[in-house]
Amino acid sequence: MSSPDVVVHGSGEVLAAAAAARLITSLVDAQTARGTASLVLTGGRTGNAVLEHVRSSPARDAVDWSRVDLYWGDERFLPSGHADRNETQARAALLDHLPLDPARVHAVQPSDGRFGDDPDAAAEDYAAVLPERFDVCLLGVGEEGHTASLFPDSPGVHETSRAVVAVRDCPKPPPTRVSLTLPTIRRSTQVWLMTTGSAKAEPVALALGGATEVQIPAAGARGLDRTLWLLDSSAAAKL
Ligand SMILES: O=C1O[C@H](COP(=O)(O)O)[C@@H](O)[C@H](O)[C@H]1O
Repeated sequence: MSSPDVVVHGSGEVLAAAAAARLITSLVDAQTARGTASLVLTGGRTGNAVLEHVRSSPARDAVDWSRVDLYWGDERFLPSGHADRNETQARAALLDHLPLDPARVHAVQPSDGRFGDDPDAAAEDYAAVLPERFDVCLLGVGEEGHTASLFPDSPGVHETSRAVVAVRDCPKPPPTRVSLTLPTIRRSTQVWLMTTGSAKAEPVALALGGATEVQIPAAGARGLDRTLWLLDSSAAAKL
């Protein structure tokens, strides 16, 4: 498991542009090595800004998008097409503008989907489609230190056997979600934690300052080869 490297950018806008360039390069590298690439997407403002920058970059055509497998680190358990679903936001920011293979877009079932309003069944179904290893896992960081939908000292952050969990009573709305667990996130070659703004300075400093993953779940998100914290100067202010 890798130790964290920290990259601080001058603004959120620069971070999003630089992370988009880094992401395109990493997907091209994975496809050059193996023919395909697997990417875990995050929700949240910074994650969506990165996707918008990929969309507007001419270099995005260096990736063969028909051979990219897409997953989500977490999903808000809401009806299909709901504006707050991470899938809906990622589609608007980028996915609807790419020549993806629909069979390679692995979204969590919505609350009006095949399993109805049963997040445990949706989590179990999602676990069955996950690969052994992801090339890149994108994550955000919440103000209280959550990553994916793993919140401090919640049952999900203590989970060690299941790959995906249903999460209830989240402190941040919506209350019901589906999330990869930390052991699953750690099946990634690279994990990138991307966050911006002064409200994130405290959890970032705690995560990088030795907090446990139960206290600050983002502290437990590590990649096999690389763990990158991509921050703007406000989020890095307490390091
Ligand atoms: O609810 C969520 O929030 C986090 C962080 O989002 P941000 O807007 O504060 O950057 C995100 O990582 C997660 O995927 C999402 O479901």
